[in-house]
Amino acid sequence: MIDVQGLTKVYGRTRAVDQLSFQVRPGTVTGFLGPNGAGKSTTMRMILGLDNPTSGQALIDGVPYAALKKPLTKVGALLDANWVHPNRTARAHLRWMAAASGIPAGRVGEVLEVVGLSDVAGKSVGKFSLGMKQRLGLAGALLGDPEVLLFDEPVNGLDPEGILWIRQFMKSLAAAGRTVLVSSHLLSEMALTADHLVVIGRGRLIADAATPDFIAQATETSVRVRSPRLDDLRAALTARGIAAEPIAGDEKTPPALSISGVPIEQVGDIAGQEGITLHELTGVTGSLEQAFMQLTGDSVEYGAHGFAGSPAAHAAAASALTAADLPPADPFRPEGNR
Ligand SMILES: Nc1ncnc2c1ncn2[C@@H]1O[C@H](COP(=O)(O)OP(=O)(O)OP(=O)(O)O)[C@@H](O)[C@H]1O
Repeated sequence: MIDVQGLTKVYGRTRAVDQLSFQVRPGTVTGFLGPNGAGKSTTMRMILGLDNPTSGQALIDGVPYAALKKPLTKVGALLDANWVHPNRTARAHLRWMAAASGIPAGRVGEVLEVVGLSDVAGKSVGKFSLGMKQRLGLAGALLGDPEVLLFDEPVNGLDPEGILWIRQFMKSLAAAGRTVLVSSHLLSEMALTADHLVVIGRGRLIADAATPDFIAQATETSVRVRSPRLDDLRAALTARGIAAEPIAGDEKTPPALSISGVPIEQVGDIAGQEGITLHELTGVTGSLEQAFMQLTGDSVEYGAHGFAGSPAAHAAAASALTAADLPPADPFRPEGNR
């Protein structure tokens, strides 16, 4: 378990991380989200003892990283896949890491196998694609068979196949009971990978919630329904005080109704009571992107919806995520491979 308590880092006039508190629990993938410059990397560096906090602390199973006796056997991390010496082979790189940490050399072959690099273990890393370098970084993180894993932008710059592989890899690590914290700009990817989200803006906590709860509470859910007797269904709903918005059809899509504020079961029950045949009954939830857009508005009272942190903190931090920062297609813009 990672326990971040009141963590703060000030660089000159910049408060990179500001009174940040959250926990990362075992058995889940926790997504660590925030726009460029939100403080994700700085937080991860402090968790890993690479930066000293100005105040507050980050503990791993109750102790700071610096106090861990054999850190690689407790915590593995991938911060930057490009730091490997290009003339070293993958195997030599991992052997060097293992030797430096008192890990048996036999473990190198095992982690190469896990990440699917056994066949290219003798190649210079300089000839590796970014995806292969990411896999090598993951192998390094796994060398000490640690319970806690931190990954900073592991899918940045990868092709869809590489992204899928990393997603499944993260999930398998969590399913094995490990604690996995992964940062990313890519909200749609995080929606598929992370069970839980810690969201920050300008170094402050914005939300700490299960991914479905975060999306459900920050976006409106609705029911979409199609029927050959759409007008009758709408009248039956209206008679029960339920508003149904017509959705116009076109050549490809038949017309439908959109109903907000009632459970999907209730819509089905009403249709059944009226003897109205349905051709579609679908629950529609918002996307993680929409949740972020909603987060920037005033309409949601985050403190009242169970997100962690005070409403004042949310309001202040939400101001970090302006509409300009968050275009709808991909709110967290990658800046290329770093
Ligand atoms: N060594 C440093 N010296 C001065 N300022 C720094 C330093 N490291 C980070 N910062 C600043 O702290 C803030 C947080 O940066 P950080 O890299 O942690 O954010 P991030 O969320 O990881 O962003 P990105 O997604 O772009 O990597 C930024 O304003 C950044 O410019």
